[in-house]
Amino acid sequence: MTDTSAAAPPLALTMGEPAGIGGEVAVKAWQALAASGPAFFLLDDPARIAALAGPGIRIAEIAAPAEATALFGSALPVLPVPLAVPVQPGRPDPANAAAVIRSITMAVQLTQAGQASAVVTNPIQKATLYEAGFPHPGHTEFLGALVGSTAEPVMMLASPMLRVVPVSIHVSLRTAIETLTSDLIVERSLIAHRALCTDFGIANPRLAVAGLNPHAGEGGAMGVEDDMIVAPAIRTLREAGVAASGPYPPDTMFTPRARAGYDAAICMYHDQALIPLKTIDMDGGVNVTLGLPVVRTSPDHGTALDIAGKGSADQGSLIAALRLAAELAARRASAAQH
Ligand SMILES: NC(=O)c1ccc[n+]([C@@H]2O[C@H](COP(=O)([O-])OP(=O)(O)OC[C@H]3O[C@@H](n4cnc5c(N)ncnc54)[C@H](O)[C@@H]3O)[C@@H](O)[C@H]2O)c1
Ligand SMILES: N[C@H](C(=O)O)[C@H](O)COP(=O)(O)O
Repeated sequence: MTDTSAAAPPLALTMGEPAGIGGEVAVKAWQALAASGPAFFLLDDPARIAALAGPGIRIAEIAAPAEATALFGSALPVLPVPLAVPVQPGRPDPANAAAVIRSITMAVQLTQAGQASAVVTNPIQKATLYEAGFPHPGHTEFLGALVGSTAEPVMMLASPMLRVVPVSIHVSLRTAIETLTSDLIVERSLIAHRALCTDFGIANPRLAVAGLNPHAGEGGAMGVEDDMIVAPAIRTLREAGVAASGPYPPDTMFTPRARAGYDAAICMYHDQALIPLKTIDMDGGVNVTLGLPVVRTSPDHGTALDIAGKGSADQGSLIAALRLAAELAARRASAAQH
Protein backbone atom coordinates (compact mmCIF):
# COMPACT_ATOMS: atom_id res chain seq x y z
CA MET A 1 0.00 0.00 0.00
CA THR A 2 1.40 3.39 -0.97
CA ASP A 3 1.83 5.83 1.93
CA THR A 4 -0.73 8.58 1.49
CA SER A 5 -0.28 9.97 5.00
CA ALA A 6 2.35 12.59 4.14
CA ALA A 7 1.12 16.15 3.75
CA ALA A 8 -0.12 15.74 0.21
CA PRO A 9 -2.41 18.49 -1.09
CA PRO A 10 -6.12 17.70 -0.75
CA LEU A 11 -8.15 16.09 -3.51
CA ALA A 12 -10.41 18.31 -5.63
CA LEU A 13 -13.98 16.93 -5.85
CA THR A 14 -16.22 18.49 -8.51
CA MET A 15 -19.93 19.21 -8.04
CA GLY A 16 -21.18 17.09 -10.96
CA GLU A 17 -24.83 17.56 -11.89
CA PRO A 18 -26.28 19.51 -8.95
CA ALA A 19 -29.75 17.98 -9.47
CA GLY A 20 -28.25 14.49 -9.09
CA ILE A 21 -26.85 12.60 -6.11
CA GLY A 22 -23.34 14.14 -6.21
CA GLY A 23 -23.88 16.56 -3.31
CA GLU A 24 -25.48 13.89 -1.13
CA VAL A 25 -22.71 11.32 -1.66
CA ALA A 26 -20.06 14.03 -1.16
CA VAL A 27 -21.48 14.85 2.28
CA LYS A 28 -21.76 11.14 3.16
CA ALA A 29 -18.20 10.52 1.94
CA TRP A 30 -16.93 13.38 4.10
CA GLN A 31 -18.69 11.85 7.14
CA ALA A 32 -16.99 8.51 6.42
CA LEU A 33 -13.51 9.97 5.77
CA ALA A 34 -13.31 12.98 8.13
CA ALA A 35 -11.32 11.04 10.73
CA SER A 36 -9.08 9.04 8.39
CA GLY A 37 -8.77 11.03 5.16
CA PRO A 38 -7.90 11.35 2.39
CA ALA A 39 -8.79 15.03 2.73
CA PHE A 40 -10.75 16.62 -0.08
CA PHE A 41 -12.54 19.85 -0.87
CA LEU A 42 -15.71 20.19 -2.88
CA LEU A 43 -16.05 22.73 -5.71
CA ASP A 44 -19.69 23.69 -5.30
CA ASP A 45 -22.11 26.27 -3.96
CA PRO A 46 -21.54 26.40 -0.16
CA ALA A 47 -25.13 27.50 0.64
CA ARG A 48 -26.64 24.62 -1.34
CA ILE A 49 -24.30 22.09 0.30
CA ALA A 50 -25.07 23.46 3.76
CA ALA A 51 -28.81 23.15 3.09
CA LEU A 52 -28.35 19.64 1.74
CA ALA A 53 -26.14 18.52 4.67
CA GLY A 54 -28.49 19.81 7.38
CA PRO A 55 -27.72 21.36 10.77
CA GLY A 56 -25.52 18.58 12.22
CA ILE A 57 -22.75 18.94 9.62
CA ARG A 58 -20.34 21.86 9.45
CA ILE A 59 -19.55 23.28 6.02
CA ALA A 60 -16.43 25.46 5.77
CA GLU A 61 -16.22 27.88 2.87
CA ILE A 62 -12.56 28.11 1.84
CA ALA A 63 -10.69 30.60 -0.32
CA ALA A 64 -7.91 28.23 -1.40
CA PRO A 65 -7.31 24.45 -1.39
CA ALA A 66 -4.47 24.75 1.16
CA GLU A 67 -7.06 25.55 3.85
CA ALA A 68 -8.86 22.24 3.33
CA THR A 69 -6.50 19.77 4.98
CA ALA A 70 -6.48 21.35 8.44
CA LEU A 71 -10.26 21.86 8.39
CA PHE A 72 -11.16 18.45 7.02
CA GLY A 73 -11.46 16.64 10.36
CA SER A 74 -14.18 18.99 11.59
CA ALA A 75 -15.89 20.43 8.51
CA LEU A 76 -16.53 19.70 4.85
CA PRO A 77 -14.42 22.26 2.95
CA VAL A 78 -16.18 23.89 -0.02
CA LEU A 79 -14.43 26.11 -2.57
CA PRO A 80 -17.24 28.29 -3.96
CA VAL A 81 -18.55 27.75 -7.48
CA PRO A 82 -21.81 29.71 -7.60
CA LEU A 83 -24.83 28.25 -9.37
CA ALA A 84 -26.93 30.34 -11.76
CA VAL A 85 -30.34 29.07 -10.63
CA PRO A 86 -31.69 27.14 -7.61
CA VAL A 87 -31.49 23.35 -7.83
CA GLN A 88 -34.50 21.06 -7.98
CA PRO A 89 -33.45 17.48 -7.17
CA GLY A 90 -34.02 15.18 -10.12
CA ARG A 91 -34.59 18.07 -12.57
CA PRO A 92 -31.34 19.24 -14.20
CA ASP A 93 -31.33 22.75 -15.61
CA PRO A 94 -28.96 23.69 -18.47
CA ALA A 95 -28.70 27.14 -16.85
CA ASN A 96 -26.37 25.54 -14.27
CA ALA A 97 -24.20 23.86 -16.92
CA ALA A 98 -21.59 26.63 -16.88
CA ALA A 99 -21.03 26.11 -13.13
CA VAL A 100 -20.79 22.32 -13.60
CA ILE A 101 -18.14 22.79 -16.30
CA ARG A 102 -16.32 25.48 -14.32
CA SER A 103 -16.06 23.14 -11.37
CA ILE A 104 -14.28 20.56 -13.57
CA THR A 105 -12.01 23.15 -15.18
CA MET A 106 -11.02 24.61 -11.80
CA ALA A 107 -10.27 21.15 -10.37
CA VAL A 108 -7.95 20.37 -13.28
CA GLN A 109 -6.20 23.76 -13.08
CA LEU A 110 -5.70 23.46 -9.31
CA THR A 111 -4.28 19.95 -9.73
CA GLN A 112 -1.96 21.02 -12.52
CA ALA A 113 -0.79 23.88 -10.29
CA GLY A 114 0.01 21.44 -7.46
CA GLN A 115 -2.66 22.88 -5.14
CA ALA A 116 -4.71 19.68 -5.33
CA SER A 117 -3.26 16.19 -5.64
CA ALA A 118 -5.91 14.74 -7.97
CA VAL A 119 -9.26 15.39 -9.63
CA VAL A 120 -12.27 13.37 -8.47
CA THR A 121 -15.42 14.05 -10.46
CA ASN A 122 -19.02 13.67 -9.42
CA PRO A 123 -21.26 12.44 -12.24
CA ILE A 124 -22.53 14.86 -14.88
CA GLN A 125 -25.88 14.69 -16.71
CA LYS A 126 -24.44 14.49 -20.19
CA ALA A 127 -27.63 15.36 -22.12
CA THR A 128 -28.11 18.54 -20.02
CA LEU A 129 -24.58 19.71 -20.77
CA TYR A 130 -25.07 18.95 -24.49
CA GLU A 131 -28.24 21.06 -24.38
CA ALA A 132 -26.13 23.93 -23.07
CA GLY A 133 -23.62 23.52 -25.91
CA PHE A 134 -20.96 21.34 -24.22
CA PRO A 135 -19.08 19.79 -27.18
CA HIS A 136 -17.46 16.80 -25.41
CA PRO A 137 -19.12 13.36 -25.04
CA GLY A 138 -18.04 13.00 -21.39
CA HIS A 139 -15.42 13.84 -18.77
CA THR A 140 -12.81 11.55 -20.32
CA GLU A 141 -12.74 13.40 -23.64
CA PHE A 142 -13.13 16.84 -21.97
CA LEU A 143 -10.20 16.18 -19.64
CA GLY A 144 -8.07 15.16 -22.64
CA ALA A 145 -8.92 18.49 -24.31
CA LEU A 146 -8.28 20.49 -21.11
CA VAL A 147 -4.76 19.12 -20.69
CA GLY A 148 -3.99 19.20 -24.44
CA SER A 149 -3.62 15.42 -24.91
CA THR A 150 -2.72 14.33 -28.43
CA ALA A 151 -4.16 10.81 -27.97
CA GLU A 152 -7.66 10.45 -26.49
CA PRO A 153 -7.35 9.41 -22.84
CA VAL A 154 -8.33 5.86 -21.95
CA MET A 155 -11.19 4.88 -19.65
CA MET A 156 -10.67 2.19 -17.04
CA LEU A 157 -13.22 1.00 -14.53
CA ALA A 158 -11.51 -0.59 -11.56
CA SER A 159 -12.58 -2.52 -8.53
CA PRO A 160 -10.70 -4.95 -6.29
CA MET A 161 -12.39 -7.72 -8.29
CA LEU A 162 -11.95 -6.57 -11.88
CA ARG A 163 -10.37 -3.91 -14.09
CA VAL A 164 -11.82 -3.24 -17.53
CA VAL A 165 -10.71 -0.96 -20.37
CA PRO A 166 -13.05 -0.33 -23.32
CA VAL A 167 -11.22 0.57 -26.55
CA SER A 168 -14.02 2.94 -27.56
CA ILE A 169 -16.13 4.99 -25.15
CA HIS A 170 -19.08 7.24 -25.85
CA VAL A 171 -20.06 6.15 -29.35
CA SER A 172 -22.90 4.05 -30.70
CA LEU A 173 -22.40 0.30 -30.80
CA ARG A 174 -22.50 0.49 -34.60
CA THR A 175 -19.71 3.11 -34.63
CA ALA A 176 -17.70 1.13 -32.06
CA ILE A 177 -17.69 -1.90 -34.36
CA GLU A 178 -17.14 0.06 -37.58
CA THR A 179 -14.16 1.95 -36.12
CA LEU A 180 -12.49 -1.00 -34.39
CA THR A 181 -8.94 -1.48 -35.71
CA SER A 182 -5.86 -3.37 -34.59
CA ASP A 183 -4.05 -0.04 -34.19
CA LEU A 184 -6.75 1.28 -31.85
CA ILE A 185 -6.63 -1.87 -29.70
CA VAL A 186 -2.83 -1.64 -29.52
CA GLU A 187 -2.84 2.11 -28.72
CA ARG A 188 -5.38 1.79 -25.89
CA SER A 189 -3.76 -1.37 -24.53
CA LEU A 190 -0.32 0.25 -24.37
CA ILE A 191 -1.72 3.25 -22.46
CA ALA A 192 -3.47 0.86 -20.06
CA HIS A 193 -0.32 -1.24 -19.70
CA ARG A 194 1.79 1.82 -18.85
CA ALA A 195 -0.74 3.02 -16.27
CA LEU A 196 -0.95 -0.41 -14.66
CA CYS A 197 2.85 -0.38 -14.27
CA THR A 198 3.32 3.20 -13.08
CA ASP A 199 0.07 4.24 -11.38
CA PHE A 200 -1.06 0.84 -10.06
CA GLY A 201 2.43 -0.52 -9.31
CA ILE A 202 1.93 -3.85 -11.13
CA ALA A 203 5.29 -5.14 -12.35
CA ASN A 204 4.27 -7.14 -15.44
CA PRO A 205 0.56 -6.55 -16.05
CA ARG A 206 -1.38 -9.33 -17.77
CA LEU A 207 -3.92 -8.09 -20.31
CA ALA A 208 -6.78 -10.36 -21.35
CA VAL A 209 -8.19 -9.16 -24.66
CA ALA A 210 -11.86 -9.86 -25.35
CA GLY A 211 -13.16 -11.03 -28.65
CA LEU A 212 -15.81 -8.98 -30.42
CA ASN A 213 -18.15 -11.73 -31.61
CA PRO A 214 -19.90 -14.63 -29.89
CA HIS A 215 -17.35 -17.35 -29.09
CA ALA A 216 -14.62 -14.95 -30.30
CA GLY A 217 -15.82 -15.62 -33.85
CA GLU A 218 -15.84 -19.46 -33.71
CA GLY A 219 -13.06 -19.68 -36.28
CA GLY A 220 -14.66 -17.04 -38.52
CA ALA A 221 -18.12 -18.66 -38.67
CA MET A 222 -19.58 -16.01 -36.33
CA GLY A 223 -17.63 -12.99 -37.58
CA VAL A 224 -14.17 -12.35 -38.98
CA GLU A 225 -13.12 -9.44 -36.74
CA ASP A 226 -11.59 -11.62 -34.04
CA ASP A 227 -9.16 -13.23 -36.47
CA MET A 228 -8.64 -10.19 -38.69
CA ILE A 229 -8.48 -7.34 -36.12
CA VAL A 230 -8.20 -8.55 -32.53
CA ALA A 231 -5.70 -11.43 -32.92
CA PRO A 232 -3.17 -9.30 -34.91
CA ALA A 233 -3.36 -6.61 -32.21
CA ILE A 234 -2.52 -9.20 -29.55
CA ARG A 235 0.44 -10.40 -31.61
CA THR A 236 1.71 -6.80 -31.88
CA LEU A 237 1.34 -6.29 -28.14
CA ARG A 238 3.21 -9.50 -27.39
CA GLU A 239 6.02 -8.46 -29.77
CA ALA A 240 6.23 -5.22 -27.76
CA GLY A 241 6.76 -7.27 -24.60
CA VAL A 242 3.23 -6.98 -23.18
CA ALA A 243 1.75 -10.07 -21.54
CA ALA A 244 -1.39 -9.96 -23.66
CA SER A 245 -3.56 -12.95 -24.46
CA GLY A 246 -6.84 -13.71 -26.22
CA PRO A 247 -9.11 -13.07 -28.01
CA TYR A 248 -11.28 -14.63 -25.31
CA PRO A 249 -14.97 -15.46 -25.71
CA PRO A 250 -16.52 -12.48 -23.89
CA ASP A 251 -19.23 -14.49 -22.13
CA THR A 252 -16.84 -16.50 -19.95
CA MET A 253 -13.88 -14.18 -19.42
CA PHE A 254 -15.40 -12.39 -16.40
CA THR A 255 -16.02 -15.45 -14.22
CA PRO A 256 -14.06 -15.45 -10.92
CA ARG A 257 -11.79 -18.23 -12.23
CA ALA A 258 -11.02 -16.35 -15.45
CA ARG A 259 -10.48 -13.04 -13.61
CA ALA A 260 -7.73 -14.63 -11.53
CA GLY A 261 -5.67 -14.94 -14.72
CA TYR A 262 -5.34 -11.28 -15.65
CA ASP A 263 -4.86 -7.75 -14.28
CA ALA A 264 -7.11 -5.96 -16.79
CA ALA A 265 -9.56 -6.93 -19.48
CA ILE A 266 -9.28 -5.00 -22.75
CA CYS A 267 -12.82 -4.82 -24.11
CA MET A 268 -14.03 -4.06 -27.61
CA TYR A 269 -16.78 -1.59 -26.71
CA HIS A 270 -18.22 0.35 -23.75
CA ASP A 271 -20.85 -2.06 -22.47
CA GLN A 272 -18.75 -5.18 -22.93
CA ALA A 273 -16.51 -3.62 -20.27
CA LEU A 274 -18.95 -1.78 -18.04
CA ILE A 275 -21.73 -4.36 -17.72
CA PRO A 276 -19.55 -6.95 -15.92
CA LEU A 277 -17.83 -4.31 -13.78
CA LYS A 278 -21.04 -2.65 -12.60
CA THR A 279 -22.77 -6.01 -12.12
CA ILE A 280 -19.94 -7.34 -9.99
CA ASP A 281 -19.19 -4.21 -7.95
CA MET A 282 -21.49 -1.20 -8.57
CA ASP A 283 -20.88 0.19 -5.07
CA GLY A 284 -17.09 -0.20 -5.18
CA GLY A 285 -16.23 0.41 -8.82
CA VAL A 286 -14.17 3.45 -9.80
CA ASN A 287 -13.79 5.14 -13.17
CA VAL A 288 -10.13 6.11 -13.74
CA THR A 289 -8.85 8.13 -16.69
CA LEU A 290 -5.53 6.77 -17.96
CA GLY A 291 -2.97 8.67 -19.98
CA LEU A 292 -3.50 12.10 -18.39
CA PRO A 293 -0.82 14.20 -16.69
CA VAL A 294 -3.20 14.53 -13.71
CA VAL A 295 -4.84 11.72 -11.75
CA ARG A 296 -8.61 11.61 -12.25
CA THR A 297 -11.09 9.19 -10.74
CA SER A 298 -14.89 9.17 -10.48
CA PRO A 299 -17.54 6.93 -8.98
CA ASP A 300 -18.78 4.34 -11.48
CA HIS A 301 -22.42 5.43 -11.21
CA GLY A 302 -24.25 8.29 -12.85
CA THR A 303 -26.42 11.11 -11.59
CA ALA A 304 -29.21 8.77 -10.38
CA LEU A 305 -31.89 11.44 -10.88
CA ASP A 306 -34.57 8.93 -9.85
CA ILE A 307 -33.33 8.93 -6.23
CA ALA A 308 -31.91 12.49 -6.00
CA GLY A 309 -33.07 14.32 -2.87
CA LYS A 310 -34.31 11.13 -1.19
CA GLY A 311 -31.27 10.45 0.98
CA SER A 312 -30.91 6.84 -0.21
CA ALA A 313 -27.81 7.17 -2.43
CA ASP A 314 -24.93 4.84 -1.62
CA GLN A 315 -21.59 6.64 -1.12
CA GLY A 316 -19.36 3.53 -1.50
CA SER A 317 -18.22 4.19 -5.04
CA LEU A 318 -17.31 7.84 -4.33
CA ILE A 319 -15.34 6.81 -1.24
CA ALA A 320 -13.51 4.20 -3.33
CA ALA A 321 -12.84 6.88 -5.99
CA LEU A 322 -11.39 9.27 -3.38
CA ARG A 323 -9.19 6.56 -1.84
CA LEU A 324 -7.95 5.35 -5.22
CA ALA A 325 -7.19 8.93 -6.37
CA ALA A 326 -5.09 9.49 -3.25
CA GLU A 327 -3.27 6.20 -3.77
CA LEU A 328 -2.48 6.85 -7.44
CA ALA A 329 -1.41 10.44 -6.74
CA ALA A 330 0.88 9.28 -3.93
CA ARG A 331 2.46 6.69 -6.21
CA ARG A 332 3.10 9.36 -8.87
CA ALA A 333 4.51 11.77 -6.27
CA SER A 334 6.79 9.08 -4.92
CA ALA A 335 7.98 8.12 -8.43
CA ALA A 336 8.69 11.80 -9.19
CA GLN A 337 10.98 11.98 -6.14
CA HIS A 338 13.10 8.98 -7.21
N1 LIG B 1 -18.87 9.98 -14.36
C1 LIG B 1 -19.98 10.45 -14.91
O1 LIG B 1 -20.07 11.65 -15.16
C2 LIG B 1 -21.13 9.54 -15.24
C3 LIG B 1 -21.05 8.16 -15.08
C4 LIG B 1 -22.13 7.37 -15.45
C5 LIG B 1 -23.30 7.97 -15.94
N2 LIG B 1 -23.32 9.32 -16.06
C6 LIG B 1 -24.53 10.01 -16.52
O2 LIG B 1 -25.54 9.87 -15.52
C7 LIG B 1 -26.80 9.98 -16.15
C8 LIG B 1 -27.70 8.86 -15.68
O3 LIG B 1 -27.13 7.62 -16.06
P1 LIG B 1 -27.79 6.18 -15.84
O4 LIG B 1 -29.23 6.36 -15.47
O5 LIG B 1 -27.41 5.35 -16.99
O6 LIG B 1 -27.00 5.55 -14.61
P2 LIG B 1 -27.06 5.86 -13.05
O7 LIG B 1 -25.86 5.20 -12.48
O8 LIG B 1 -27.25 7.30 -12.78
O9 LIG B 1 -28.38 5.11 -12.51
C9 LIG B 1 -28.64 3.75 -12.78
C10 LIG B 1 -29.48 3.17 -11.62
O10 LIG B 1 -28.62 2.96 -10.51
C11 LIG B 1 -29.09 3.68 -9.38
N3 LIG B 1 -27.93 4.25 -8.67
C12 LIG B 1 -26.88 4.87 -9.28
N4 LIG B 1 -26.01 5.28 -8.36
C13 LIG B 1 -26.52 4.92 -7.17
C14 LIG B 1 -26.06 5.08 -5.82
N5 LIG B 1 -24.89 5.70 -5.54
N6 LIG B 1 -26.83 4.60 -4.82
C15 LIG B 1 -28.00 3.98 -5.09
N7 LIG B 1 -28.47 3.79 -6.35
C16 LIG B 1 -27.73 4.26 -7.36
C17 LIG B 1 -30.00 4.78 -9.90
O11 LIG B 1 -30.93 5.19 -8.94
C18 LIG B 1 -30.59 4.11 -11.13
O12 LIG B 1 -31.71 3.35 -10.76
C19 LIG B 1 -26.54 10.01 -17.65
O13 LIG B 1 -26.55 11.33 -18.11
C20 LIG B 1 -25.14 9.45 -17.77
O14 LIG B 1 -24.45 9.92 -18.90
C21 LIG B 1 -22.29 10.12 -15.73
N1 LIG C 1 -19.05 5.83 -19.56
C1 LIG C 1 -19.13 6.02 -18.15
C2 LIG C 1 -20.12 5.10 -17.52
O1 LIG C 1 -21.05 4.69 -18.20
O2 LIG C 1 -19.99 4.84 -16.34
C3 LIG C 1 -19.61 7.40 -17.84
O3 LIG C 1 -20.44 7.87 -18.84
C4 LIG C 1 -18.58 8.33 -17.40
O4 LIG C 1 -17.82 8.80 -18.46
P1 LIG C 1 -16.89 10.06 -18.20
O5 LIG C 1 -16.07 9.73 -16.99
O6 LIG C 1 -16.09 10.17 -19.41
O7 LIG C 1 -17.81 11.20 -17.98
